[in-house]
Amino acid sequence: MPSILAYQSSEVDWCESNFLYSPLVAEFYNTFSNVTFLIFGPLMAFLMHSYVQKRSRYIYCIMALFVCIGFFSMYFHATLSFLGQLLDEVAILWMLASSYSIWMPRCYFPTFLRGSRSQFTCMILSGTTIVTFLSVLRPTINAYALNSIALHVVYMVRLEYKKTRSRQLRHMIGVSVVLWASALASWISDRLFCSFWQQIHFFYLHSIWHLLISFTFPYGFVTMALVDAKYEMPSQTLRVHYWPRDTWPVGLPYIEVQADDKSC
Ligand SMILES: CCCCCCCC/C=C\CCCCCCCC(=O)N[C@@H](CO)[C@H](O)/C=C/CCCCCCCCCCCCC
Ligand SMILES: [Ca+2]
Ligand SMILES: [Zn+2]
Repeated sequence: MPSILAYQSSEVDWCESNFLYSPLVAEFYNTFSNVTFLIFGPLMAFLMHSYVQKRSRYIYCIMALFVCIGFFSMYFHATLSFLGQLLDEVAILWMLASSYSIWMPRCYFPTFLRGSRSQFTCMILSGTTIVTFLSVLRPTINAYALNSIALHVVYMVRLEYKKTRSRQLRHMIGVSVVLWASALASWISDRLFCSFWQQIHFFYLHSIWHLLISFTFPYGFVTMALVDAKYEMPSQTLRVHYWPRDTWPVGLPYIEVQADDKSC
């Protein structure tokens, strides 16, 4: 039985040809396209400082897990090892679990929890611990299961889109969903139509997924922060800005909590 650390011990092999540029790196573009994860995680932690201070410092865990995903995904594509695949998938699972625990609006909690966020968090974290152990049983279905969690997030933000009249929130939801849908289309296309892409020598769809899904992160993050703030921080005014400049045609969104001018 091959070691779980061995090169190509994973059952999954992406469309990009292996070992084209180096005997150490199995999929070159798929490995290095993860660099945006390593940049956006710390950058968002810096930009969202005022929001995190007001809401919860646990939000830094989401950013830290996002950076872990970047490292594990690089390791996975460089080696195509079973361990790399599991680390990548388990980090995604825990990042989604932390996001659910912190941001899921109480109105979507199961009724028996009666709106208790601490009980909801216990339920999500115990479920995630069990699923983490189960994930070794059928590793090939893990990625599909993770993508179906995204469908639930999209369903929930669609309900919030219908409820809100805020143009700022509607714009964020629109951009996040378009980015996520384009990312998912690239992921599925790389998985299902690889023989076609190989015929035309275009092996980059999974790298494009990495880039698009890493840009979805700041937009999805700001979307969830705005949705959550409507319920949990109703007295605060949140403003969306773009890094590096609000006036540039493209940029990364972030939130600034406006200072309370109220003094006695
Ligand atoms: C109430 C919860 C709100 C959660 C919002 C969180 C927004 C998170 C945005 C992005 C997460 C990025 C995770 C990307 C992982 C990339 C690593 C990777 O490529 N792994 C592959 C192997 O290399 C693996 O096959 C991929 C598996 C599927 C990953 C599924 C990710 C789900 C992303 C959920 C995005 C929801 C966006 C909703 C927008 C409104
Ligand atoms: Ca490959
Ligand atoms: Zn990948």
